[in-house]
Amino acid sequence: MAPARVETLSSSGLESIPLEYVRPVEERPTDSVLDLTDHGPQLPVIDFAGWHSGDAEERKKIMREIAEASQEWGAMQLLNHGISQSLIARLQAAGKAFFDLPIKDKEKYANDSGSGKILGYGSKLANNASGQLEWEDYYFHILWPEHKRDVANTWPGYPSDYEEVTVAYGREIRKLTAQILGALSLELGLEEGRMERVLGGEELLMELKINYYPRCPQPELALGVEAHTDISALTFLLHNMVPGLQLFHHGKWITAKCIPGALILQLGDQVEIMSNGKYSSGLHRGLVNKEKVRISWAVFCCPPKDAVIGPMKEMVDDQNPPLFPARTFQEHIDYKLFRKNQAKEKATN
Ligand SMILES: O=C(O)CCC(=O)C(=O)O
Ligand SMILES: [Fe+2]
Repeated sequence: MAPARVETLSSSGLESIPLEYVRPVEERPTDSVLDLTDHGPQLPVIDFAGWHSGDAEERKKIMREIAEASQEWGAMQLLNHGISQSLIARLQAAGKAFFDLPIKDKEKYANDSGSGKILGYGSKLANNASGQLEWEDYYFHILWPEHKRDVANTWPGYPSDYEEVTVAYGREIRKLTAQILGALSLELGLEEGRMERVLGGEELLMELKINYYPRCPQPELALGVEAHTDISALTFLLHNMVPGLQLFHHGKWITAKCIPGALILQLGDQVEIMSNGKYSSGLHRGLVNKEKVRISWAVFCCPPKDAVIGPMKEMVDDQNPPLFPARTFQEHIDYKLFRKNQAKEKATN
């Protein structure tokens, strides 16, 4: 059966959300967490402006900050990252225009994740009888490399400039990916291109997921995205300036501030594994909102499915035994899904 679109539920005017969307008490956002004016600790903001100045000291300082944020938070906000604000505005306008279409028009792009076809317009399927659902619909497609993206069959065909702006954005994110992986490698004492090569070099995969979180009548009971770490190596995130992303830091959920022009960088599992835990993949989740639709654009940078990723040999010695087994990326995906299903079964038995 096709999953119900969360947007359909949201616009039906219901006052209480269906049970599948109600999170267990311990997962629900607490009052203080929903107070998005919290002035507590914030994820690091890193100004990239000096990166291109040619000043070696300036670049070293930025690299140090990236490495520290990667150890401490597994996430950061990047300012002056080099991607033009007009390109970002066009990307966001195109994604929004697609989601502004009537649901029946979006359904032409529907995926079939139940049978493994995950590309296209979708909503989360419950993966067991009492499975929990997330308050979001999404669009998922491959962005990079060029020969792996099937624009004609898997990208939105509307609006007419969707392809042009999204391809251009992908090219910019690919450059930034190389810079960040370079900084992370150098800060581990490795050669600049080391991590990028392990992650597939030219075959490094980038996937775009547009997360669409409709208004929710009971945001205190639901989650847009449940707590998780990304399976990727790096994730770059943009949003429409509606708060909702939270990072778990020192035992507390911290809501990321909305900073105009910033790009959020999350470290995913692959970087944590390769660095043998020197860098951490940040636990995060997404809240929803009663008044406003939230939209985010996540680009997941991943190794190819058959690449074997384990702690890099330079990170392991007698004092630093490997903390993670080497697995193909596909095995890592299967392992995470298996663990999640196991946890769910435990919770429902
Ligand atoms: O919407 C967000 O801010 C977070 C989305 C997210 O964590 C994901 O798509 O993996
Ligand atoms: Fe995520």
